[in-house]
Amino acid sequence: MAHPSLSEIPHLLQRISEEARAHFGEGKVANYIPALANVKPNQFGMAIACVDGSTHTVGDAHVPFSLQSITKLFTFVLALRAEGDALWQRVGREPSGAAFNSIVQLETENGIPRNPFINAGALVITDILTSRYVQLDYALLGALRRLADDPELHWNPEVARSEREHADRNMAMAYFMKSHGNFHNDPALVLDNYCAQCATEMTCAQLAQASMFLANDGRDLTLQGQPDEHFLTADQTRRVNALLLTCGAYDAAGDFAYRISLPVKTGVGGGIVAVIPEVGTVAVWSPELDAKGNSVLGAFALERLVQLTGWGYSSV
Ligand SMILES: NC(=O)CC[C@H](N)C(=O)O
Repeated sequence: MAHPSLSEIPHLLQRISEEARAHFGEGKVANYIPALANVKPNQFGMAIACVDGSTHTVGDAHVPFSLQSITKLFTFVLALRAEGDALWQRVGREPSGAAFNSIVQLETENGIPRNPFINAGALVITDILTSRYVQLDYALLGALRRLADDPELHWNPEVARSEREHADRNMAMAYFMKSHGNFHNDPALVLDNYCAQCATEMTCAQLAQASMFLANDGRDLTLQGQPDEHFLTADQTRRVNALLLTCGAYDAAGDFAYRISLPVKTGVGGGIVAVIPEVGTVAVWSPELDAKGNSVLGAFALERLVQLTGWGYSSV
């Protein structure tokens, strides 16, 4: 299939948005974090940031939303930059096939989480970063502000507090891993950092921009030509994308690969970011979720995008 020219993208986005909006009402806004339950359900936004520097948007692409598990992608990248392969002593890289907040595998697998994108794995990553940075919140925000090119980027303290007050399950996982020696800091401190991290807000346009390095061999376009242009090496980038393809959508990762065939990261705020290597990044947001915690309209829109463009497995 011939891939679309850039001039066709606005029309494509418009078409996908109209089709997607017909699916409002098919999912449910996350409510296990009370502050997220207040988000208006019928919203849909999508942004495509291309490696040539252009960005195309439709609908609510400039409305900030809660990144939630999408932040696990960025904390993982920060930990990979800091620790390199030593990271793999503390977390695996296999799909879990279990819910994002499942605890069962930790028992049989000696407190080593399956991958960095389920809650247990992300908690270990935040533990690693907590050991390394006195103020993790600023290290992470600093990196995200750089990537999104927005010095105002922040997390929502009300959402962070709301999750922190309902964090018993994540806390249980942290203690369980500590009992196996795979958690080095006070779980309460790591949970503070984790809940703040998850409450980071971005718009689709910003998220597409901030993840652009994954489509561009690890290069941060905002720093093109400068010595620290590479946020990741090309080899690291390839590996991160492989993990996103196999583990980025929890226990729906296989279904996402079948439908969308792109590296993705999803979050219960209703966002999904997808990487089209060499082409660009796509961020889509719609708060209604399916039973596995992934955005119904978001998955639909990405599936339509790859059907209509041929981007995806065939283009990489
Ligand atoms: N899947 C998600 O987005 C989950 C993130 C959420 N903060 C949690 O830990 O439950």
